[in-house]
Amino acid sequence: MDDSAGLLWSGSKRLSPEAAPPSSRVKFDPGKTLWYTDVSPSESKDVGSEELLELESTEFEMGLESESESEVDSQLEWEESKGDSQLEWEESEGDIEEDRIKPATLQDATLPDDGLGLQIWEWNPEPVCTRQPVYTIFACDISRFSEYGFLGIWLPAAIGRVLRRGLYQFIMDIIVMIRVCKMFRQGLGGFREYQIIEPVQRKQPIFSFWDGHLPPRAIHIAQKKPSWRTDEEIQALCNVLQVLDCYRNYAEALQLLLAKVMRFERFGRRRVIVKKGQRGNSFYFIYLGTVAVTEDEDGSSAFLDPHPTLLHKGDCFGEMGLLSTAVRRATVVCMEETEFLVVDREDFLANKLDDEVQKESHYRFNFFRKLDLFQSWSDEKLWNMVALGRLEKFSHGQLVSKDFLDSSFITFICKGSCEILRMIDLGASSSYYKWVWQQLEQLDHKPLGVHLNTVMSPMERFKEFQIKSYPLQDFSYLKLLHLQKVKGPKGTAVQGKISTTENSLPKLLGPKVKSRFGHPVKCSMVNTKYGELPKEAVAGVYMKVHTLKEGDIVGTRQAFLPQSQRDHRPFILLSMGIELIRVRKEKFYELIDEETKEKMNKTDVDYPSDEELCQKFLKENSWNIFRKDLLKLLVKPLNKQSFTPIQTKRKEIYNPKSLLLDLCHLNKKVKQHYPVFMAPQKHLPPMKVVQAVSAPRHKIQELLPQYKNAGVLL
Ligand SMILES: Nc1ncnc2c1ncn2[C@@H]1O[C@@H]2COP(=O)(O)O[C@H]2[C@H]1O
Repeated sequence: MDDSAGLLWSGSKRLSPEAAPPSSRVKFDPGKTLWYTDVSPSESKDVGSEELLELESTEFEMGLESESESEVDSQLEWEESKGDSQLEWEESEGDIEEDRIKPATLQDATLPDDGLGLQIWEWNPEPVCTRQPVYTIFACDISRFSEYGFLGIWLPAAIGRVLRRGLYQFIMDIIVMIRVCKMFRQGLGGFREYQIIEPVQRKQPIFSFWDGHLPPRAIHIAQKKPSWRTDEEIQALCNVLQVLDCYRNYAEALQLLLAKVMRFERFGRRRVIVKKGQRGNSFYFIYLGTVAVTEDEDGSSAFLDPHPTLLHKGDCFGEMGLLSTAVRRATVVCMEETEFLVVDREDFLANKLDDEVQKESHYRFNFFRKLDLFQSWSDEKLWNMVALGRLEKFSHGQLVSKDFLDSSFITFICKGSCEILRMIDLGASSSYYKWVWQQLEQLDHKPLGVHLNTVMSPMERFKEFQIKSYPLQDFSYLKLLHLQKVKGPKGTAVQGKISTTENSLPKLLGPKVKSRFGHPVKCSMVNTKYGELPKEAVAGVYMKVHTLKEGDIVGTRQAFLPQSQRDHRPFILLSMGIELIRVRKEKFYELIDEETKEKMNKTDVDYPSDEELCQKFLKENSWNIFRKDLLKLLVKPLNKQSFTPIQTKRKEIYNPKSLLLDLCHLNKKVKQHYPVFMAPQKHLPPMKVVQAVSAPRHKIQELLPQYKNAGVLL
């Protein structure tokens, strides 16, 4: 609750309401260009390059415009008239008409009637013109599309297809599909601005423009007296509210009953919605904004507490005060302008929502009962525990907490899994420092051309190829010895020198690096603990530290160790699709006994150090470089033109879209670009985040000239 926000993936540039007002068509004119990132960014030449796709004519229609005006039907048309692609986009399985033969060049994409997302169809020119869906692109929880930041891919009948069409074609199809998804997402200015909701009692998903507020028509319905609302209006309101998790969890019939009675309210910051100790009259769904739950009566502590208990869009509250004769257990105050859908006490009870609340409480109780930690607890004590927290759901890719050690909550994982990530500052690691200089020195020594004329055994050649091209740990000490000698007596930092002047080497992937023996480094340097590093090479990377599963507890780590012995590094909690219960630490510690404390101590795990994580990253990075180069050497490219993006020149050595840092282009004049990283500022400065680092290296073909033509198997 404290930190929920988008983490790694956020929508690209906003499309302002003026640019695309509701009921408008957003037209992408012929020749309009969309930027996107290459699917395989570490290919040698176009490493991380931004690629340009030209859409012949792409038109997206969005807005409220169906006859009922309550729903948004959207149609996406996508035409690609050039090339000989055999892919065809089609609406849905239900639409197959054997006599409808379209030219094989046409591609169109629409949302399928029968459910989730897009389907790509293959045009089958066989005598019987049947068509089969090739792949379905879907988002499991389509109403929260924006929070996924990705599109899932389902591959029905994939194996049979691989056998029939060949691995290459199969991979190409997947790449094409991913590219289309990226174009789709970026062309729309990011899905954050749109919602695709799967309505009740309607097959077709609704694709609508979204500005965050409850749509005016829905407000209009919710302001009417319940008896004046038509069935159509109730259905429409129900559809709009599918984006609220808390609402969608209810059975369909109950959703419709609620849509009949709920009313709309909007309150400003600091407005107290429910007051602790008072009799409750209403139950609230949050449509927009954030509220805080506090222990004090006037809610002022929410504005002072660094980690208040927050509830966001899709959450609900106020159920406890409506149960039997109970009073409000906490105060709820608006942290910003907030929109609510309110259900009054009589309707709450008439619709048996109290049963739903009881069911949820029992679910929490049963979960705690099963945990080994609470085996010795009495039922009464466990019920106290149940009352401290609520069940929350997080979708795949959603941020749960930016720093769970520092957070005020203990988190219990009820279902699903989540990952613990650590953002490491590569520049602060000695392994990375050594690695970067190793890479920049890669081409210092005897020119490769020497070897081209001498006869080498395959073994020698392979060793040479490894040393020259790939940063293997085994050889690193040699380089280090060499570096230390050159460092000089005062231990001054290595003065990297980079030169782009032509030399006798064969064509290389990056600039020809001469390091210390060449000209002074042209790029600026920064001082690190271990010496100087090119400023551009300093970056951060998210590393997975641990995966949490059902029954795991987070936030209790090292709780009983003295402050000085604790690991204070921030760790991030990222959902892979979870249900969890969060309980405030101080309340939890009030309840636990010695036996529970001991159990907690025993289950404590140590997380790897940043240095270990950095080494792991470098290992994986080296492997990825090697794997991609080798693949390029072995896989024969087909001369197929379909979906070949236009290459553009790289401008920067860091590509924030692919999160790739390309040291090959280090000393080229580049515009500084440092996207601000989201880690807590007290721990780390803003830095660019990378997923991979590419370094200067020889082309495999030049190291092994007899394999000059890609596709020749070793
Ligand atoms: N720990 C908590 N986490 C989230 N919400 C809470 C928590 N405690 C209470 N609430 C909500 O705050 C509401 C205050 O009014 P109620 O007691 O009616 O119902 C309460 C719950 O819906």
